[in-house]
Amino acid sequence: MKIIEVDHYDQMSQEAAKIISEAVCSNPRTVLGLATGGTPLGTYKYLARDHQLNQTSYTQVHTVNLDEYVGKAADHQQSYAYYMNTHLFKPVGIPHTQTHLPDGLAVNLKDEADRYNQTIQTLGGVDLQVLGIGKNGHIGFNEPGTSFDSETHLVHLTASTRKANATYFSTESDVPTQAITMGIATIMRASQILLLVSGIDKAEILYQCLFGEVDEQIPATILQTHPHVTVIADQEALTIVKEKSEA
Ligand SMILES: N[C@@H]1[C@@H](O)[C@H](O)[C@@H](COP(=O)(O)O)O[C@@H]1O
Repeated sequence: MKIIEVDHYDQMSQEAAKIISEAVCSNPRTVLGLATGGTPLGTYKYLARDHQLNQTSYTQVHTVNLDEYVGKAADHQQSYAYYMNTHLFKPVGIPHTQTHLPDGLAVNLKDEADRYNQTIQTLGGVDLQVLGIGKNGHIGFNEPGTSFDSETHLVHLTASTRKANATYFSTESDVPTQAITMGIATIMRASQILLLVSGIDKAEILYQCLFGEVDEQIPATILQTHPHVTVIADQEALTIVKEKSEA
């Protein structure tokens, strides 16, 4: 794993946007794998700014998102589709037909998970996957204990994940209980992974992710076995990594 150490969130976001826009410039048909949550928001802001300033073209880019809540329509403000349209797809001009997320309103959610997995394969797989990390080590919505062999699937969200994501809802009970997520095997097939980690809340899990035993109880530890991972982490997130390396 390559670790890029930065001072703070804003610098992490700028560095990440630079890597993504360079990938798109060198291959205009890049398939981007994208994440939601608070962590990549700054990155999307810088991508939108870069698009305006430098006319970086996204007209041929395809995107696949990691996950979507069950029960939220794409035009619902708390769906991940709405988040992506607002923060990235519209600002940089990715044609709607080239942006893909699971359908959280599908009648048969297991079939929808299979369909979405197939969509990713039909696109030829993900060239560059952006990842955040949950405090319990989840990637996408793959909660602790998820098989490393998992493909896109339906998940029941843990209480801790629903609590962590409650900031985006009026009350914790509004947070959906299920989601469709790319599986860990699906994520690991990406040619390149860009893991973004910011803040003191992520310091313990970042240490585990980088140096802990590879274990299904901490899904992100599987990233140690991927051949092309770049981690961009800020000083707060690196606190424990640094404490242990100095001890
Ligand atoms: N499904 C998302 C993940 O893709 C994200 O990485 C994680 C961390 O979110 P945040 O960046 O807000 O800390 O939360 C959610 O559960």
